[in-house]
Amino acid sequence: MPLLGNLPELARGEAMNQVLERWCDRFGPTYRVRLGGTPAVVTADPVLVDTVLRQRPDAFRRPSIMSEVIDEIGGHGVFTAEGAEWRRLRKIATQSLNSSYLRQYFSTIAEVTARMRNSWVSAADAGASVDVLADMQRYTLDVTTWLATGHDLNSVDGNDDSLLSRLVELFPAFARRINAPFPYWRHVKLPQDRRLDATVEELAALVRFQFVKARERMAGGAEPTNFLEALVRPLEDEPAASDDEVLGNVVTMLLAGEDTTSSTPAWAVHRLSAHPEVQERVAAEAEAVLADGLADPAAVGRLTYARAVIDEAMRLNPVTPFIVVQPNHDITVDTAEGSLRLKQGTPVFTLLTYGSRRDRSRFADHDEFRPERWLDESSAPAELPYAPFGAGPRFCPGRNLALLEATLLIATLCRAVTIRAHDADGPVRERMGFTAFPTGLAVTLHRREALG
Ligand code: HEM
Repeated sequence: MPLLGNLPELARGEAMNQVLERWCDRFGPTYRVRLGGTPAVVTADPVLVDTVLRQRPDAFRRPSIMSEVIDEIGGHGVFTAEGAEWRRLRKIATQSLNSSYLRQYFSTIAEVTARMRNSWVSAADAGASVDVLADMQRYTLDVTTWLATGHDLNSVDGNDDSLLSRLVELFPAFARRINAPFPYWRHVKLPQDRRLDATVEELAALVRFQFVKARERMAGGAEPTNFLEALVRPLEDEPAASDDEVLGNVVTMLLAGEDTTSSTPAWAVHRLSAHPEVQERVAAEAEAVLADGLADPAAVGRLTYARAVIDEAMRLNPVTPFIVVQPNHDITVDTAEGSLRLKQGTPVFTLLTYGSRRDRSRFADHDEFRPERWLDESSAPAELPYAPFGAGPRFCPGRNLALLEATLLIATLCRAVTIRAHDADGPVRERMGFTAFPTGLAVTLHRREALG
């Protein structure tokens, strides 16, 4: 394994995941890097990725700096908890996202999806180009805030809500802190840090306000219609979550469910804009499945081609291309070629989807956007090396919700409009903040049908 002194190369502006993957091409699936003074390991080896992710929470944990930054802003919850506390919070979070709750949440998703469709039809009529990522952020912000707290921001319709404009800034600010060379904000607050603190305070006040209403509704025996209510209602064999646990988990859901879910359909729109034939097939399927309106999540289950489009977009542009973990103690772990010794605290960058794009022996046409590959089980990528939602006991509990939102949204939009790339601002590029997202992604739209 070559030893690289690499921070300068990582700081050159190329998305970090692209640099790490390029080094995999050059040095093999596992190599060491130096991030400032810290030695780290990067791996795309499916055996090693699987081993470290599965040995959580006992042998590996999330990086302590990431947990500290999130906890500091009041987001201590299932994403940052470890050990016995994580086991308890994970049960509560998984329950609040299970399929029976998803059915309860569906009317919120359907309503925001219809708003987005109307907004794109209006843009088509006006002949205006649209900023895809900004629109997808408004969409997921509305869905996630509504589902997490019961409050409808309605940013898709452009409601003037000061919290809204600042929530979008939360994620870049947060990524800046995680990637900062040292925690300067604990000593000096820059204007961006003061804005972050103010946004977080406003968000916490909203959650606390909604919390009181949720508790009242649940005390009256109603069925939960959002995470907050689901979290307020205790599990049968568990004591009720404390107020702090509920608040922290709601903020966690907002953080974990917003940026990731907006970038995914944005990348799908980018791919669709270059493939009119795929748009036609998505639209035809949507017409057949959604003709009677948006019945329930089971109807979304029949949108198999639209779902394949999302899977293929995620394969080519995963929004969480890697996650980082660190061993709780010195440990020797299995790799495809033998074993690897890791010292306590060594950051291990696990590349979650590298193999599904670079493994030319298994994916001959790996660079092509071909949703059909997901409809044929024999050619669909296996779980690893393709794990865009993570793996092991801490894999993403929001996976089904995210796929439901993205699939329904793409099908609904393709049914209403055709999409063409509008590359007046130059090529679309990938950047890495909290997640990997597209920049410069604009499209023009043409109305496909009169709305029923
Ligand atoms: C396309 C959208 C999404 C992607 C790609 C994604 C990806 C991920 C990944 C890679 C992880 C880390 C898994 C691991 O450590 O093994 C994760 C964790 C998590 N995600 Fe998602 N996610 C998405 C949407 C969502 C949504 C919509 C929610 C909930 C509203 C959510 C809630 C969470 C939570 C709570 C965790 C922490 C789980 C734990 O530590 O036990 N995610 N997600």
